[in-house]
Amino acid sequence: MIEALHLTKRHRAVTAVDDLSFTAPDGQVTGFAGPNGSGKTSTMRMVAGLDHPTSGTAVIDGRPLREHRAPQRVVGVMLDARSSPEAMTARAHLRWLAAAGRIPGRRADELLEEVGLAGAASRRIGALSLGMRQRLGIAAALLGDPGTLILDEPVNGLDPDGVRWVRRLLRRLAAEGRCVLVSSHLMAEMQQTADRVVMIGAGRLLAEIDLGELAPGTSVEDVYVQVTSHAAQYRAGTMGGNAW
Ligand SMILES: Nc1ncnc2c1ncn2[C@@H]1O[C@H](COP(=O)(O)OP(=O)(O)OP(=O)(O)O)[C@@H](O)[C@H]1O
Repeated sequence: MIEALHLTKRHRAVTAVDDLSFTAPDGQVTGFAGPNGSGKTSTMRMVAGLDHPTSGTAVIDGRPLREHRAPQRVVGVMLDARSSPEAMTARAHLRWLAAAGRIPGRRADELLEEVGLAGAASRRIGALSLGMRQRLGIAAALLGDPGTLILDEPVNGLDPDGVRWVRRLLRRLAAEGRCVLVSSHLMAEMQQTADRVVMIGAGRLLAEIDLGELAPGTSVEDVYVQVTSHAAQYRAGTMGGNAW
């Protein structure tokens, strides 16, 4: 279970996350939504122990990640699938991560199979498509068989078959009792995959919604548009008749 408690992150003049508290329980897929620049990645980085909060804390299973003895077994993280080392092969990268976490190397091959990359295991990461890198990032997150997963936009770049696969995978991981926190801009995807959605805007909590309690006929997108309408920093202009 993830608990964010009054998390705040400032980057000089920018307050990326502002006194944000929420929970992501075990056994559920918690969607994490918000407009561009609303602080989703900054929050996920702090929960995953990759950034220090300016104030507040994030705990996983009751403790900050640094206090867990085997972090890879506690939480699996995929934040930016493009950040994997391009010169390594998919298999070498996963085996290297496994070795760092004292995880048997054969787990790397099992996961390449599971995410559909067995045929690309010997290819350089730099030669993989974005969707293939997403699959590799998901494999890396699953290496330690963690009880908590944090995935930033995991369906970005995936083909329809891949999107379905991620949807089923997230549901399965939650059914196994794991905590799954997943960000996406795709509200229809959230509607199908998540049990609950945490919505933020300008770094602040706007709503925590249990999808089972939505009024009939109300979509996640309806709620999202309603609660974020005053919180988006960026909104595309409508092209006027004189635009061209
Ligand atoms: N390292 C950094 N230095 C300065 N500003 C930062 C840094 N990281 C994030 N920010 C700023 O913090 C705010 C939140 O960014 P963040 O990436 O967390 O948002 P996001 O919700 O993940 O956005 P998106 O949906 O576009 O991916 C933005 O204004 C961003 O410019």
